[in-house]
Amino acid sequence: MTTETTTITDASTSRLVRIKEGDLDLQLHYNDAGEGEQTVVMLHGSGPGASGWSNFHRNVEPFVSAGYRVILMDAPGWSKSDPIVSTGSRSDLNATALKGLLDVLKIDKAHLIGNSMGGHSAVAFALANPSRVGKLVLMGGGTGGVSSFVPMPTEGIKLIGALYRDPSIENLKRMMSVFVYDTSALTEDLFRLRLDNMLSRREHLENFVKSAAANPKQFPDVGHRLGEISAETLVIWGRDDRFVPLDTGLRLVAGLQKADLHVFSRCGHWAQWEHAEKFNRMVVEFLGR
Ligand SMILES: O=C(O)CCC(=O)/C=C/C=C(\O)C(=O)O
Repeated sequence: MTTETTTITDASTSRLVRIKEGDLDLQLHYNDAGEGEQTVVMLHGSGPGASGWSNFHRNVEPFVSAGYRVILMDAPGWSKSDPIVSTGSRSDLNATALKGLLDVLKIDKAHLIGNSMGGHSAVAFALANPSRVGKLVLMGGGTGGVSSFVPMPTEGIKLIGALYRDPSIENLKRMMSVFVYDTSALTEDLFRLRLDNMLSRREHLENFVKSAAANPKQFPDVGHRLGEISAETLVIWGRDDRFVPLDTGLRLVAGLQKADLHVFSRCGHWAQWEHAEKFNRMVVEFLGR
């Protein structure tokens, strides 16, 4: 008897789909792995060259092994999804795209894990479609708005802007060095892959700059509406997050109906990557409760 082992890769799980939802009529790219009855959707952040795979490649396999179907949606304007200029709330735009994707895939309900912009998108989706959300996991995002302690825009957000306007390897390294706590984990391979992703879709970079000029508040403050969300939520933050400060996480815990908070020390804006093993164990346990 032979045992077949399938390796989960970006290429082997890559899919394209056309969605028509609200004002959106566009092609989305997503990764689809595992065959579990319950689905976990992972939503990436807004950095140049980000994608579902770049944000969550250390998390897909453990969730599939735990029995979940895992969907990584590339937001409109990122990676292989269609380009777009966002003049309103990008959180709402991404939530509309996610609704379209879940409808096409005939997924009634999903757990949502959102990183940074992905956290904003997950909350926007939960506000618009409460019956379609299982549990929420929010890292480094969930609502826009000002910090009470850190000058805004934060140093990380300023570096994202600089990289969008001038997508050079120097600016990428500058942004990434603030992104994580332990910069020794950043390899030349990782920089190269990220730079290639960015430069392969220059229109995405130009559209992000146009969007920010048209509406600087791409991720509006929805703090006043958090109490509407009854989904059980795990908020996860890096103590050393220099992009979206920890007090945003505290506002989420104060506002959401049922939210717990875990703070990783020695951790920047990418908790699911910097502390992948502990993150995976903790979130799988939370979803399975
Ligand atoms: O401006 C905000 O509130 C969100 C910023 C954000 O989404 C940054 C995310 C960056 C990444 O996840 C990335 O570049 O991979």
